[in-house]
Amino acid sequence: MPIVARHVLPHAPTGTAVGLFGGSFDPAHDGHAHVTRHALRAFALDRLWWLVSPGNPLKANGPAPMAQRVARAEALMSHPRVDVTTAEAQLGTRYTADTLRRLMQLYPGRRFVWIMGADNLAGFHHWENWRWIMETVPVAVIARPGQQRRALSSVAARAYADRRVLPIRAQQLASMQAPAWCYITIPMRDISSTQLRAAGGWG
Ligand SMILES: Nc1ncnc2c1ncn2[C@@H]1O[C@H](COP(=O)(O)OP(=O)(O)OP(=O)(O)O)[C@@H](O)[C@H]1O
Ligand SMILES: O=C(O)c1ccc[n+]([C@@H]2O[C@H](COP(=O)([O-])O)[C@@H](O)[C@H]2O)c1
Repeated sequence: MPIVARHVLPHAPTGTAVGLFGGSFDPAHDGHAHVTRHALRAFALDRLWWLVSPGNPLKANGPAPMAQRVARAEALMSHPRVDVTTAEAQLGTRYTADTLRRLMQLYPGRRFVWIMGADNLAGFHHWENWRWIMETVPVAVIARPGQQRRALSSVAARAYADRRVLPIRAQQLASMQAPAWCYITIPMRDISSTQLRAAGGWG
């Protein structure tokens, strides 16, 4: 499958704050774009990269082909500070901890922030090396309909309760020493890829 070079590894000058938003994007939808625009502002990010996953290690069914997901993501998300990337496919990583390790080697001096929706915080303790992730990069969590209670009472939220950063300090998150995580509530979009697939959203 040909993947154009600009998707491989985007540019980010030393010192910049880069949000990493991993996802299956199967397909990308307005909820992803909405979260992205808010995260850029709320966490004072210079850049935000969508990491289109080769396949979520916890999901039994593989997603649609990468090229198809990337094309949809690019059509949907057009913003001068956002890059849609196939970095994980290029690096040969699938677990987030491995991706972060490789990106930090390749991009020293950048301030990476892991971004995810509240549903992912709820199940975060099932991720490979999740404690290492928490202790390595600041984590930004965005509210998602129906997920607040699960997220804030999750194993990860409780384990790092003393490292929670209040939304009023969200703009400093990227410069903080991990572990540091921040949960922000934004006007929510009740939309998911599951709903879109069920409605024939790839048509
Ligand atoms: N509506 C939304 N509000 C907040 N976060 C979201 C929303 N949709 C997706 N996300 C977040 O975007 C990231 C990528 O999600 P993903 O590509 O799996 O989309 P999804 O809609 O959750 O897909 P699926 O329904 O197939 O699980 C995850 O961190 C997820 O929590
Ligand atoms: O590293 C893990 O163990 C792990 C387990 C589940 C999900 N993830 C990542 O979480 C991101 C969101 O996945 P998804 O399928 O909910 O869009 C995506 O980047 C996945 O690779 C990572």
